Amino acid sequence: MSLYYEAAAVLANSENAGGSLKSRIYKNRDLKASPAQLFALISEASKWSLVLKDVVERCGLLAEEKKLTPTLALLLTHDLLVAKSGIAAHANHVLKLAVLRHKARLSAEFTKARIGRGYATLDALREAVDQGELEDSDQPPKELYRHPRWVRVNTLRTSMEEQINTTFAGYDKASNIREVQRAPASAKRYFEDPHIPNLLALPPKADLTKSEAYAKGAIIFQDKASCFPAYLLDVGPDDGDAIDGCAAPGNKTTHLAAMLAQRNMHAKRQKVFAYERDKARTITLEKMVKRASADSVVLIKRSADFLAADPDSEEFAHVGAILLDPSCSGSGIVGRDDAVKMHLPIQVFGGAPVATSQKNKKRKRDNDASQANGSTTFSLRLDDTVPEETPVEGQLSERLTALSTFQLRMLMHAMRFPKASKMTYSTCSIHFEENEGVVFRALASKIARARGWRILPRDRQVQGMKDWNRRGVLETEKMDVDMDLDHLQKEEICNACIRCEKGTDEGTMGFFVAAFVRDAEFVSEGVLSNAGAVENVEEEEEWNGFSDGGETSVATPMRQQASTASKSLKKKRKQRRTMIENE
Ligand SMILES: C[S@@+](CC[C@H](N)C(=O)[O-])C[C@H]1O[C@@H](n2cnc3c(N)ncnc32)[C@H](O)[C@@H]1O
Repeated sequence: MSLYYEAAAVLANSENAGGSLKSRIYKNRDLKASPAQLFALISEASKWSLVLKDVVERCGLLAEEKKLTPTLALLLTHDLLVAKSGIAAHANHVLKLAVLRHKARLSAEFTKARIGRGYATLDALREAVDQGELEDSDQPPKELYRHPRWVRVNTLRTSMEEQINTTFAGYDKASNIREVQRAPASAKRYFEDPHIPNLLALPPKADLTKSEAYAKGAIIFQDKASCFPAYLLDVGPDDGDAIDGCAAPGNKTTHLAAMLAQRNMHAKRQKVFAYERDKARTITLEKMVKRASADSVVLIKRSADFLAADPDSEEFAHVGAILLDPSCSGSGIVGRDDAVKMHLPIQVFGGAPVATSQKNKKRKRDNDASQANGSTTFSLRLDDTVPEETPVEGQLSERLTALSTFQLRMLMHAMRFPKASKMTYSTCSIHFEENEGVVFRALASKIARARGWRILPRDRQVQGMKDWNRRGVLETEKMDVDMDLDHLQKEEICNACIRCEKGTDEGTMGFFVAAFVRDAEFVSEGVLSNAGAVENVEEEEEWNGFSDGGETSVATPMRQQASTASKSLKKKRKQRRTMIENE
C-alpha cells in the first residue's frame, strides 16, 4: 500500500482505534510507510486543507478521477502543489497519474485561491498557513477569546526562573493575557498568571510537545482552572498526608505533590494517596506521576475505588487534606485549538457541490468515514495529552441527577476521614446541579453537621483565590434541598464557591471549585465518636435539612432549623436514594 492509501486509512480509522493521531500511527505495527512520514503528511496536509479543498473542488478532480477519494485527492494535491519533494510515488503509480493529468488546472486554481485570499506570493501564504491564520469563510468568525495553551512549571523538577531562562529564553513577557490569546502560533510570548503561582499562558497553538522540558516533566500542560483545587487546598506542613480521591490523569495530583514538597522542604514527609478506579487511566496516572518526578510523594492506589477506602484505617490516620475532583458532565471543557482539522473536498456537479457519499452510494471509493457521515471535516487530537474529563453526551437531565448523586456520595465519604480538616470539591461542569447544588446538599448532610464541616469563606481563601472574581451562582429554582437559610446566607455560600467560565478573556475552561474546612475542636477524638451515629450514605439521604436551631452564620450552617420538605423534593430524594442503592 502506498503512503497515500495508508494515510487515508489512518484518517478513516475504520477499526476505531482510540488515542491521538500520533499514537494511532506510531502504535500501528502493520504500516509499511515510515510513521514520521505519515504523521508529517497528515498534519501538513490538514494545515493546507482549507485552501486545497477549494482547489480540488474547482478543478472537478473527484468527478473525473474515479480512483480518487476526497482524502486521497487532498493528500496528493498537497504533495503536488506544496510539498518540496512532490508526490512520493513512482512515475507510473496510478494515483500519481490521476493527479498529474490535472496539474495545469490544479496549479491555476491554487494560484487563484492564493490571490483571492490576499497573498501575493506562495511564501506569504505558506507563512500564514504555518501560523494557523487561515480562516474558514464558511464558519463563523473565530472565537473572540481564544483558549491559551496553559503551562504549569513543575516545581518538583525545576523552577519558574530556570524555565524562563531555558525553555522560554527569547520569549517576550506579555503584560496581559489578551496579548497571548491573540498571538499567532509562532509568537514567542508568555504571560505569567497573576492568580496561580508557577503558571504561564502561551499562544493557543504554541507547540511545546517536542520540547525537552515537556519530555522531562519540567512543564505540564494544565488549564488554569484545573490548578485551582490544589492551590485552594493550601496544604501546609502541619496538614499531614493528603488524598486525591479521583486522580487520573494526574494533573491535580502532581500539582498537589509539588505544593507539598515545596512547602515542606525541611519538615516531615507528607504523602499523597492517589485513588483511581479505572484501570486504563491508572496506567496514565502512573506515567504522569513518574514523568513529573512525583513518585516519591505520591502513593498510587491502583484501580481502587475511593468509596471503598476505609477512613478509619491506620494508613489514613494522618490524612488532613482531601482533594476531590470526581467524574462530571465535562460541560466546561474547551476543545483544543491545536487538534488536526482536515477539510475535505466535496464533489461538484455543474457548479453545485454534492457530498460524495450521496452521489456515489454504490461505489465504495474508500473508507472515508467522515464523508460517509455527511461531514467534510476530520478532527483529530494531535498529541497524547489525556483529557481530565470526557464530556457526557445525551440525556443531560438524567445524567445530571445520576452524576450529582455520585458526586455527593464521594464528598460525604471524604468527610468521614477522622483527621481531615480541609478539602476541595471540584468539577469541570457548568451546571448548578453538579456544583453549588452538591455543595448545599453536602453542607446539609448529617455527616457534615456531625463533624463540623463548613464552607471556607472567600475572605479566608488563599490570596489568588480570594482575588478571583468569578464566584458561585445561586439558582434557587434548582435547589432540591431544604435549607432554612435566608437569601443572603445562600448568596454567601455561593460567594465562597469559585467558578470559571469558558470563552472569556480569562482564558479558562468552565470549572467549579469549593473548599470545606473544619476547626480543630471537631477533629478531636470526642467529637468523632459522637459522629459515629452517622453510619452510612443511605442514611445521609434521609436528612431533614439543617437541624438544631440557633446560629445562622454561613460558617456554621449545620445549626440551622430544619424545615419540612415539599412533596416534589421528597420525591426527588427518594429517586436519589434508589439510585444510590442501585449503584
Ligand atoms: C475528572 S477526572 C479526574 C481528573 C484529575 N483530577 C486530574 O486533574 O487530572 C475523574 C477521575 O475519577 C475517576 N473515578 C471516578 N469514580 C471514582 C471512584 N469511585 N474512585 C476512584 N476514582 C474514581 C475516574 O475514572 C476519572 O479518572
